[in-house]
Amino acid sequence: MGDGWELLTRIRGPRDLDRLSPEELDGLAAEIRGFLVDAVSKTGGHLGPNLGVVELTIALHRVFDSPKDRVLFDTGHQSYVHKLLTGRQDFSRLRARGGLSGYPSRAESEHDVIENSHASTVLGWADGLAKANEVLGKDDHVVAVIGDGALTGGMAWEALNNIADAKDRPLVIVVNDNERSYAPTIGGLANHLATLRTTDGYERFLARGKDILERTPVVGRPLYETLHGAKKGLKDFIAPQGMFEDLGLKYVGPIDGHDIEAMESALTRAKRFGGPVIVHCLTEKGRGYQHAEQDEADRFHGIGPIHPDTGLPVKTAAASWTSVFGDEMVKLGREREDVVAITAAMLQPVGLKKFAETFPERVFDVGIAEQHAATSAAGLATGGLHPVFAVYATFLNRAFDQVLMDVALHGCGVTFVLDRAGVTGDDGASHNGMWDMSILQVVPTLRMAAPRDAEQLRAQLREAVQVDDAPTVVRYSKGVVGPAVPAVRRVGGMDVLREPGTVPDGPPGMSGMGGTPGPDVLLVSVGALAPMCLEIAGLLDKQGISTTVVDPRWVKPVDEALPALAAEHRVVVTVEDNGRVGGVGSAVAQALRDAGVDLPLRDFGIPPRFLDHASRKEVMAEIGLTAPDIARQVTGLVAKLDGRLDDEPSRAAAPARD
Ligand SMILES: Cc1ncc(C[n+]2csc(CCOP(=O)(O)OP(=O)(O)O)c2C)c(N)n1
Ligand SMILES: CC(=O)[C@@H](O)[C@H](O)COP(=O)(O)O
Ligand SMILES: [Mg+2]
Repeated sequence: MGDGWELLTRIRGPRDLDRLSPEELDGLAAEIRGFLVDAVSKTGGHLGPNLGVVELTIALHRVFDSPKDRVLFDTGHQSYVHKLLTGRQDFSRLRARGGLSGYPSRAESEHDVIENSHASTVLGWADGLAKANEVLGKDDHVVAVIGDGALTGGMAWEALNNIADAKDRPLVIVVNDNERSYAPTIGGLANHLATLRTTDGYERFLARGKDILERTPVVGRPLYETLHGAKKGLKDFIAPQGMFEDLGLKYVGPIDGHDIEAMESALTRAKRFGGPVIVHCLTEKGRGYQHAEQDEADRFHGIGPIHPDTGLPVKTAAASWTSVFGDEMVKLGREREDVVAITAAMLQPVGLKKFAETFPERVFDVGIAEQHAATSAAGLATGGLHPVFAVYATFLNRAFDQVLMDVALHGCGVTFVLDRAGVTGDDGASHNGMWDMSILQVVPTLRMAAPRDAEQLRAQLREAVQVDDAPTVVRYSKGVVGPAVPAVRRVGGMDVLREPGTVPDGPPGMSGMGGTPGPDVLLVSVGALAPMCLEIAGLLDKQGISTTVVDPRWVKPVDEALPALAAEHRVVVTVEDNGRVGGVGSAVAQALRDAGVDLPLRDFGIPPRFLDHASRKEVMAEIGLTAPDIARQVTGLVAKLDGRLDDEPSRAAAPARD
């Protein structure tokens, strides 16, 4: 660890905090901020959220005794300070293979509990842990940190309903209120928190009143106890009735989340309360780093590597799938007045900023509420509009039932645009978009497209919004959009990208292997993997194996022309950036069976495993989704068919976790 972090290097675990004086604690907070800017500007990561929880996390670990007490974080992107205070201070490979995860990780530390980076789950975890403590008679504490954004998620309110019902079950909820998700948090809850924020006089009044009365002889203490006992009435008088107290939850706050002493005092009171209690703390996302503080978009919520002195990105981003979608949405919006857009608190990350600036009345930010987004889209469609819900693929998982039972069952024309589909890599297991083309396979009437390049994204988005009686899905990868991949010809709704080459020293169309007429392999290339599939075909050519590469464009339903095209070949291979289980390969195999086309088929995709964080390229290599790996497998298969090999080569080695 570099020098300059004299206090931080003394902290090897939470209990080392107990020995620091108030002045040293403030010094530690300053060192942590400097460390975060220095480290995260090199690696990229969630700089803004973590700059906002420095004092909060120090106070948490001074008041509670982790890991005996469970300190839980919602979403977990704001757990860097927690890691620094629990023995993990090498951030040189943050979010990189073999380095620290960007989220809590049980493999890293006994202080970490929730690895799932999907928002709004922490209160469910906390309720379960608190119930377990009660059943087992343990007096350990459970403290859950949830952001104001995550608090807009439905799961949080399902948990609060249960938590509020157990008046004697200790549980501390810290609401980290920085008034933002990425952008300012929306909705009635945000407005209510704002109301509470502006009544901080109550806490100051109480603190000052307690101080005066405790110094008043004889009558002072009893009077304070009476006033404190009448606190509810007092609070009503000073602060509007909080919905948390309406729910039956004790509310403490609002507290300055950057004042360690005030936070410790509030957390200590909450810890002693003996029932569910909310500590509402006010923080600033990006605090202490001016470029983050001045970032209107999202306070440096999630950044790539930057120049620390300017805050400017080290690399300028090339055209992304997201930007292609965003630009096309604006054009669509001009042509179709019925097209409206929905985001779940991620307007800019999903590319809807320009649409929102152009059509402010036709975009709806529902907060971190993907289930509500899907069902409200069914309402919008039924009301005569065509909603486009743009969301990261992994986050649609939680809205599966709404897609099935609200949108599809009612024949609603809703288009789901899934960004970050496929392996994303550095955000870890819960962020890979590897389940959408499996879970959505079972939704009757739903049509799903996977564009291979920018032109196909524009085309397939337009085809999708033409469908007004069923859900449509368009899914694409994270990051820079790939090169244009032209079609050679159209078969049904599919694009042939490459005709089988004439195999060296064999007659045209004759396979070099086994000498049977017709090309050897039909390679079904799904979405953005088209360049890799063309590379595979080139490698197979060198093995004397002739290959047709076809892009189905719409992967659900399987194109009616595919079985007949397959029947011209000896082997079918599918390649997708989605889970193998129940993916496109499975659907193609089923379509061939249904059409009576009995051919060997090998499906290549993501194995049903949780993939540890690493770069996308590293993860794809680990799971064997590379051109050389697949070409080797297919060569072995064809050789086996020709009797030149007893068995096919084994698939790639299993990555970290099953
Ligand atoms: C289900 C789900 N939807 C969207 C996201 C993307 N996301 C990550 S952090 C974040 C904002 C969280 O805001 P808040 O809870 O207030 O935490 P803060 O970043 O302000 O500390 C969002 C929308 C997610 N992680 N999970
Ligand atoms: C924590 C979270 O869910 C998001 O902030 C996530 O990190 C998004 O990552 P990208 O937008 O960089 O894909
Ligand atoms: Mg927030």
